[in-house]
Amino acid sequence: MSIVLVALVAASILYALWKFYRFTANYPPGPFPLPFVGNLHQVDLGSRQFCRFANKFKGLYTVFVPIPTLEITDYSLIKEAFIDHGEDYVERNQLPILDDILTYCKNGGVINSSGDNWREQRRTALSILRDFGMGRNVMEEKIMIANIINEVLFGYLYTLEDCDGLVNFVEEFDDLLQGLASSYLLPLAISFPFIRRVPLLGYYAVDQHADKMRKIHQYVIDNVDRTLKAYDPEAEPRNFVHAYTQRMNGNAFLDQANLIQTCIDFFSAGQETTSTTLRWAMLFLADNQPQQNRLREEIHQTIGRDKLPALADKNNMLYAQATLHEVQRLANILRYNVFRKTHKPTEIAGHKLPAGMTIHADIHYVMWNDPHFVDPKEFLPERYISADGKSLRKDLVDRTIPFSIGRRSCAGEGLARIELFLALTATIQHYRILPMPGRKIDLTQQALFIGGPKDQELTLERV
Ligand code: HEM
Repeated sequence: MSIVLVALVAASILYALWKFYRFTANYPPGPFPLPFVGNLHQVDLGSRQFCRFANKFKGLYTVFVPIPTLEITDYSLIKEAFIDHGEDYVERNQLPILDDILTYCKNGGVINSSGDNWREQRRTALSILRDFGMGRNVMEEKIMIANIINEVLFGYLYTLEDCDGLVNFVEEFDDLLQGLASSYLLPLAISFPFIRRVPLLGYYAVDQHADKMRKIHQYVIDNVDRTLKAYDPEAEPRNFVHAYTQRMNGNAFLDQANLIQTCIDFFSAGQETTSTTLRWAMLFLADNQPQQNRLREEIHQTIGRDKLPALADKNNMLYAQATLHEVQRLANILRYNVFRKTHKPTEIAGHKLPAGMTIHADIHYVMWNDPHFVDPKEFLPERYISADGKSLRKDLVDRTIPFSIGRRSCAGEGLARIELFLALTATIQHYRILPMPGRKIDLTQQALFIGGPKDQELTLERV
């Protein structure tokens, strides 16, 4: 009897293993996965997630974390997927547990929605931003003030003395992202949802993050409510909330829940990203005086010493453009790209991919490892300037992809690029940035979701 039982158990285990490895064989090859945990034990969550195997499997491979995720580490393959076959990869992977933690409404807003609702929310948001003059002079004046997103969305600015709400938001959001990115329990709970119902384990895996996100949601909900109190349907809209509300008439996709989710998305995606990039810019330029001097010379020659930089100046400033590309490439702030999903069976580099596969296009890996960037850890804006000194090198600009690429790339790219250009040129126009006397600049990137520099002081000299 016991021999039969042992044989039965052994047969079941063998069958389960056979099924598991037959399942994994449906995906492009990658590091050998174990049942249940896949490759979770091999990846360094919270730091550099999936690119660990990039040297072994050139260009792309599957990591099971434990859900099968395609890691793409080569620019041409990211382009093949997101541009040449863009429509196949345009969806987000709406995993129920992550949705529970992150989203205010199901399939709402811009960042995490899919299908027709995503198309309509993104189209509406970009159209409102364009109406407010993104890329035109109106926006330039506003951008010179730090909390631009707050003003665009809700129509008011924080003052330096009274910005606790904003600072709390940013800190709490950072904390949440870091917690999500470094948790080993969360990916397990995503694949095995029963974990959420296990006392204590469920709290650490899922509910602690959901609690933090609810507080962040509340901040935005309060702001939307406050802004709506001043809404006048007859008046020209002066902020995003009013403009969106005006467009609700006759458009079934536009409702209160999507408005709040879109504000949450723009608020959370638009703060820390740009300011962290600017912090890096200051450090790179403090550490590289010849480059800083060359940038300042170009600013003084093109704009002068007194006039504020305007977006129209950018086209005449090759070195500033090169500097901005190099800052974004070397700062490389997003240690993870936002995940996508194949929404129908497709192919990449001759490998078949099933519908519903999670896709991670590793823009972070490309910007620090693509062989087109010689000495990739050096700050060399000159690398972007063509041999005749008259234009930018298209091959390098194309591979500099901090905003990702394709139809689902960053919806705030236009705004962020204006912010970065104006803030950087206005600062260097008037100040020389120097290390503190006797100290070296520390350019180590912190292993956080948004990879900022370590806090350090700099010297500013008026020029
Ligand atoms: C230096 C600054 C920024 C960087 C490096 C950055 C980077 C990114 C990246 C890599 C994505 C994912 C794209 C993809 O899935 O392929 C993204 C998405 C997004 N970003 Fe940004 N971003 C920045 C600033 C901003 C700003 C200022 C805003 C808003 C005002 C913003 C709003 C968004 C939104 C709404 C999405 C979701 C787009 C969609 O799913 O359709 N970002 N961003």
